[in-house]
Amino acid sequence: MENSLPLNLYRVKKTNLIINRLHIFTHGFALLALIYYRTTFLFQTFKIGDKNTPFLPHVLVFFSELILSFIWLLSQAFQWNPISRKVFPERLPGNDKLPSIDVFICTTNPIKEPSVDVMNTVISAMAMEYPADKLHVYLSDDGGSSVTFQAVKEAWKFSKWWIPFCRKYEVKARCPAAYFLADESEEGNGNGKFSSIEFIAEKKKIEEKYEEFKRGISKVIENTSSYTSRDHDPVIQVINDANCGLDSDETEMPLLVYVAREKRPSHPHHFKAGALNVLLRVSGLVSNSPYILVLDCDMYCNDPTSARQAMCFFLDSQVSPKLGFVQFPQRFHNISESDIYDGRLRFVWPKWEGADGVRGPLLSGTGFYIKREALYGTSNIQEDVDLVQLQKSFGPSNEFIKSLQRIYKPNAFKDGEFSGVLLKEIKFLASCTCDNLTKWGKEVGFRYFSVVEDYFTGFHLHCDGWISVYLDPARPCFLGAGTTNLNEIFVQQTRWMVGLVEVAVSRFSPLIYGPQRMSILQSMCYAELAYDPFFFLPLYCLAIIPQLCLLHGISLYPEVSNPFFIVFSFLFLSSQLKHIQEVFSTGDSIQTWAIEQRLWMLRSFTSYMYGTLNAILERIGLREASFLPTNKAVNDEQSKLYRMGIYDFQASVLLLAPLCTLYILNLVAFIVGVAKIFHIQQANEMFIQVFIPLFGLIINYPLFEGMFLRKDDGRIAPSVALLSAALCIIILSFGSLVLVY
Ligand SMILES: O=c1ccn([C@@H]2O[C@H](COP(=O)(O)OP(=O)(O)O[C@H]3O[C@H](CO)[C@@H](O)[C@H](O)[C@H]3O)[C@@H](O)[C@H]2O)c(=O)[nH]1
Ligand SMILES: [Mn+2]
Repeated sequence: MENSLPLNLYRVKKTNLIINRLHIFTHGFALLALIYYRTTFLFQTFKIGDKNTPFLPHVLVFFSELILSFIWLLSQAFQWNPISRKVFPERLPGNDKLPSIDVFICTTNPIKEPSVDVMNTVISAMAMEYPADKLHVYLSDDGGSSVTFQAVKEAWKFSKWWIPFCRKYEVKARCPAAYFLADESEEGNGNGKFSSIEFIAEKKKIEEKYEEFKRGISKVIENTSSYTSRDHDPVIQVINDANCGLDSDETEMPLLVYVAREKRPSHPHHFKAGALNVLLRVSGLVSNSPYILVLDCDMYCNDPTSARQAMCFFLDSQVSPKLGFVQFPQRFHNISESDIYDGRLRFVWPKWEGADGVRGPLLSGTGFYIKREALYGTSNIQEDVDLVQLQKSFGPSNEFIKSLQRIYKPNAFKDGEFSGVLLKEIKFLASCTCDNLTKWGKEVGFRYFSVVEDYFTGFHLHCDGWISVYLDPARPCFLGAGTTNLNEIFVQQTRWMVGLVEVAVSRFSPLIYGPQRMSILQSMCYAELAYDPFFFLPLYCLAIIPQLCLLHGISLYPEVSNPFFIVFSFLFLSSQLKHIQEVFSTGDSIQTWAIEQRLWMLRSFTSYMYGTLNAILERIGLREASFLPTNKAVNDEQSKLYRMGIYDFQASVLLLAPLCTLYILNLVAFIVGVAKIFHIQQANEMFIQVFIPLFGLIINYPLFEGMFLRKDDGRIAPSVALLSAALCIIILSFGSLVLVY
């Protein structure tokens, strides 16, 4: 009877689907009308040879509208068929029937990624509610830092207290830092255990142990250099009682392995994808679990049942054969109420629900369970394939190749020790030459081609015919550290955009490479992200050209009395209302709408542009690929402003100058424009051109405050404002010359 009950269900989000499709048709129709208006207008001007209508600004504005329409069209694939899913872990078979899981956690820099937080992630993963003998946690230390190596031992010592405590009291929040911060009532499980005297005493004891653990880490940091090196041998170590100076006891603990792969300055290391591939190979010989959970070091397990939830798909025989990965959303624990930097990435996750309706969400770097087989691409390898062929794909290690077989029983690790021969093999698998001349990073494992290894690897898995599912339970399974500072957003977004443009302008462009291998809708989803960075082109045009033309009295839009005025107004309102509807449908307020509009513009003017430029420089060999990790260390001053909802403009000039320049330009245009409307009575033909800067000025009001009103440290430095004013004058004079003639 029980077997017939489904492990998971999905439901089409009907209301959203209807609203979305209505929007697609009406908005799409209005866009066609706009294109008709522009082409006939340009055609006529050209035919008559009208000397009074300057051609270039019209063409540029039309070009911007076309790019915006194109990206809009691509993004509709995410809107087509939104679905949501539910799982029933209580229907899973018994523990003895559950498959084993390897957890991969990546860290790279103990200064930017504070060890206490990284170890909290490690501990939360070890404490997951899953049979301990089926859970293996691997920590990749890309910095090869002795701080991390020592800290992970402290983490082991503390987990010996923490894990039994969590099991005994069915603690929900298994990340200790989060547990001790949370209000106890949140932790109540209704069975009275939480009020017992015994519990209170034990909790106190554990809290002391946690403080001891933190002191231990501080000591490590004091006494050890946090130097990270790009030139060192591989270090692989199982962390256990013996090497942590503890007496062994009966506590059932998951396996914990520390891995610092070999690094040499002469060898490219391919950043996180390289690190994950080393973990894939090393774990292949050590535990070889069929399923893998990947976590960034800044993202801890918030719900200990995530593995069981994921198994509701992997153990469902209807979904499973083609299922490559189960993706959970990235949610964050450090976002303030007002979320002024849009660090939550709210707008991303509804897209994933939409992608789920067209064969699956995109891989998002962290918080996903993936099939080892999907990463190896071995599902279509024949049993009798010859060794040479396999070595070409997977490298020369015979032991590793043996591990590809389903029946392989890993034997590298026995009785708490690596066997000598195999340790040598494992070190080879973690060496920087191991994947030379193989298909690692190309057709096997996480792909190297782009710094958004998650996006690009997921794309290939989908191209290979795997599907994925998106699960967004009420209690977030994972919680991360979101970016809460302008500079960090700039660094992070620029990196993402570099990665996306690398793909967009390559032979892997989802629009060319995709449709032969996946559905059109799915290719459109990938393409939308890949081409998103190009938003910077239309946005720059629309923040400069209508304004310059306004100053020169050149009208670029239909006058208010023209029927096509309605088309333009409709397009503006329809896109804003759709955005507002989306914001409301995730339970957010109109303020979120304004912030998302603002940050979208801000990102487009900066990260999208720099990202695109950097990617192009990389393509032509003038720049080397890089992966600058975000800084997760908290700065008290900055976080104070952030909590108060005040922008902190202590940021790079590269970031601020374009924003301030455009702001001043729009301010000038708006003031002059209004004066013109009143004095020369141009309201009819200039209405839209006055409205555009007005909208920009209102949405980006914090820039005005930052430049002209604020006196605190977080304001925009006067030197930056001056520089921007100078740039604005250059644009005004130079632009006028070009545009008018
Ligand atoms: O050479 C490197 C660089 C980074 N990392 C790790 O990669 C993870 C992600 O780095 P982070 O600085 O936190 O970047 P984010 O922008 O927050 O990460 C997002 O974007 C990345 C792609 O750019 C994805 O890999 C991540 O999963 C996704 O969460 C962290 O655990 C790092 O320690 C490495 O292991 N090796
Ligand atoms: Mn991160």
